[in-house]
Amino acid sequence: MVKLQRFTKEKTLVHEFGRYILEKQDLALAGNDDAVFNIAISGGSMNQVLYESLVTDKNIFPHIKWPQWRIFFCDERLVPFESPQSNYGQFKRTVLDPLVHEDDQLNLGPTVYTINESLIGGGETANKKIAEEYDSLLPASFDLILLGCGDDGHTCSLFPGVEFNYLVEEMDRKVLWCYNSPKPPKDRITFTLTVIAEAKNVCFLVKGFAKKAIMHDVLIVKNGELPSVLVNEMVGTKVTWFLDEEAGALIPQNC
Ligand SMILES: O=C1O[C@H](COP(=O)(O)O)[C@@H](O)[C@H](O)[C@H]1O
Repeated sequence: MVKLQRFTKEKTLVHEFGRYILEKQDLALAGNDDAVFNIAISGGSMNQVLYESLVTDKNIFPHIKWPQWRIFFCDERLVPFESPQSNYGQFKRTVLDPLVHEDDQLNLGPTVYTINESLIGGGETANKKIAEEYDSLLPASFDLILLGCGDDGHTCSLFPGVEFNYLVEEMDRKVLWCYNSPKPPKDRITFTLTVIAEAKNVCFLVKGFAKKAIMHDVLIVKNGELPSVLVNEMVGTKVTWFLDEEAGALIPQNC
């Protein structure tokens, strides 16, 4: 059974999300200066919340041990980093760049694992190689994976529908090239469910009215054709959902 956390105030959601991440960091590092915190993040609306939770929240920021963080991306769009569609590019502009000078001091940042940008635009062989290379960089398991959920129920770049079964049915490889994303750009790489299954903690963050119908489908109907539901079914006991009031509008209060 998954844990559900719902918030009526944006500020509380942001703070509690930061506290949740901090708790997982502290568990992973256990006060050991040589340990690392392996975390994977998603793109889209996640970036702004990460910035507000981890960089501008004065009660969280001083406790984040950035140099010990190893950050990976749950999915990435196969575009140059400077493109607004790049998950890394967006994370860099929203979180990493401001982090460096936050609090009027020079802050050491995390180690961030990106795809091999030099291979972008190289066609099928290069796209497969990007996925294989990224796969080879992943740790044996993540301390925390932060997921989003699209209004169609996709998570990472695992989309619902038979044409995407090649992504959700993969059991061996950890990262795949998604060649037919229904949302642009069509070429992406994505974690497979195998990576999520091995993670120690998994957390979804979903906000906004546009998500209320899909949240009902995922959390109440539990439509097994949706990749986000597959995550809940596979590893429910280690999954926490953070929802704002709008996204949770159709979820009964007693859930
Ligand atoms: O395409 C993507 O969408 C999902 C959901 O994004 P959101 O902006 O609706 O929260 C995201 O988790 C994924 O990383 C991204 O590539």
